[in-house]
Amino acid sequence: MLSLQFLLGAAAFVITGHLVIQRILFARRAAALGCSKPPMYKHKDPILGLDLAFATFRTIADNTLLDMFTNIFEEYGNTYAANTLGQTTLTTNESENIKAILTRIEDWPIAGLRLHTARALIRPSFVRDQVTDLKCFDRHISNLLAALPRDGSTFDLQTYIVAMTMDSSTDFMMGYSTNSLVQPAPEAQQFLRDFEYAAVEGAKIAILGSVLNYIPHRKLQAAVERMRAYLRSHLKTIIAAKKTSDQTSGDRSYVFLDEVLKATSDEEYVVDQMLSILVAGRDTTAAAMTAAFYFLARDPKAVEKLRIEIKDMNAKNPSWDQLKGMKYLNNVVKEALRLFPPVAVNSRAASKEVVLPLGGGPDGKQPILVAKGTSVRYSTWHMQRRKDTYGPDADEFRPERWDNLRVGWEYAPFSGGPRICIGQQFALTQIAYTLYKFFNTFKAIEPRESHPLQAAQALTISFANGCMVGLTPE
Ligand code: HEM
Repeated sequence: MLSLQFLLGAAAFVITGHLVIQRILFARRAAALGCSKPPMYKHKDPILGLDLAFATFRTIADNTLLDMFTNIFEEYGNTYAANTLGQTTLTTNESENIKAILTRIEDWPIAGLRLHTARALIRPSFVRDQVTDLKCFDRHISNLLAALPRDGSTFDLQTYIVAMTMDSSTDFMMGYSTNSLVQPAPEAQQFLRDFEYAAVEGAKIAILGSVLNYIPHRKLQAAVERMRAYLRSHLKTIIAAKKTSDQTSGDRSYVFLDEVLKATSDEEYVVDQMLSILVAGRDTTAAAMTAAFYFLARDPKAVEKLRIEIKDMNAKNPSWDQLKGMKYLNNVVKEALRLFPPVAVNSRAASKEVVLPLGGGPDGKQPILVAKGTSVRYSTWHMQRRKDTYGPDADEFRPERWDNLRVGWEYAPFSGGPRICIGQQFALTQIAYTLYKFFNTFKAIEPRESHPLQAAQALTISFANGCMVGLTPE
């Protein structure tokens, strides 16, 4: 009789032999395609890579995740491999790689907890007429301007912007606003708290990979269930109102939910779409707006130039066309999104063995062969701060650089390819409108803290120390 020890030994031998052969064959295929290996992160724990996993958790907690990536890129180059909980993952800031990933979506499909939704279903919501209609948004920017301290005292502008974008997103979506800037209801406040919590916990799953999907997370599940219940209750009210009247939106010209309900009456599906739109549109827009104020507060000359352009326009409520024609205003928004792309880091997994154009060999200029299932994390934040693209002042806020600069995939705050952000124009218009109305009301904004910029990582990034400012009204 064969002993158990022998059988285990034989099994281990066969598995190891199989893995070794797979590796040799993979290396041969890579060589035949002219591919080289990317540099491998030097782990203290080469088996599971727990050292880097813990460092990732630690740096998410102390808001230095992007600094950690900066240090690793400096040491290893623009693309590196690492062991993430036993699986090889790649991290890159090469625009060529990002372009390859985002354009070949059949090789790099979208999965997991991300900013995705039924694109065909919601596309009608972002047609030009809707994007250019600023009426709904104007209510909330007026609430913001009324709420901001005018006595020069120090306050956190980010908190106000985050509240405003939740109010405007819920209004746009359901025709019912959380109204947190004016009169927040307790269940709306709970919704806001749950939303923030879910974004941070969701980010850990997105960054560390699908392994965490299998570990039960009761607090997160409870938060998501409460959010769904909140949206469901409004959905029911709206559906009931729809039955008694054709007019669900009151004086409103457009409500996202009305469009979705035309396509489906499946309640849970509609709730999914509402949550996706909130996740995709709210924190991203808030982060981009806050970024513009953060950088402008540190650049009085840029504020002066912007105010001249605004005064020249001489409109109380500028139209979409007027906003589009304001060169400096658009440069400011572009530059803020370059230095502070709200979706700073993202990832995809290869659906099959596939070549990425850059990252292999000692100089990182050779293509690399990526095994099926490998996760590739890509950093828009680092790509958009590269000195070989943007020059030695790449880390500085300089809206004028966009007067002559022409870039392609090196600038992708809204992603690119077939799944490019569907809300891009909507967001850009809202940000431009907010800046316009703000600097038509306040003549100066002063920074009131001097911490170096720290980005807090959730599904999107935000300013870890807020955006502490003092304002001088007109
Ligand atoms: C400054 C603001 C915004 C930024 C920086 C931004 C950025 C992005 C990025 C990078 C993606 C791709 C994510 C991925 O591939 O994993 C994305 C997708 C998406 N965004 Fe935005 N977004 C913004 C505002 C909005 C707004 C306001 C909405 C809607 C109200 C929106 C709706 C969407 C949707 C639905 C997707 C998924 C598209 C698809 O998968 O086909 N976004 N956004």
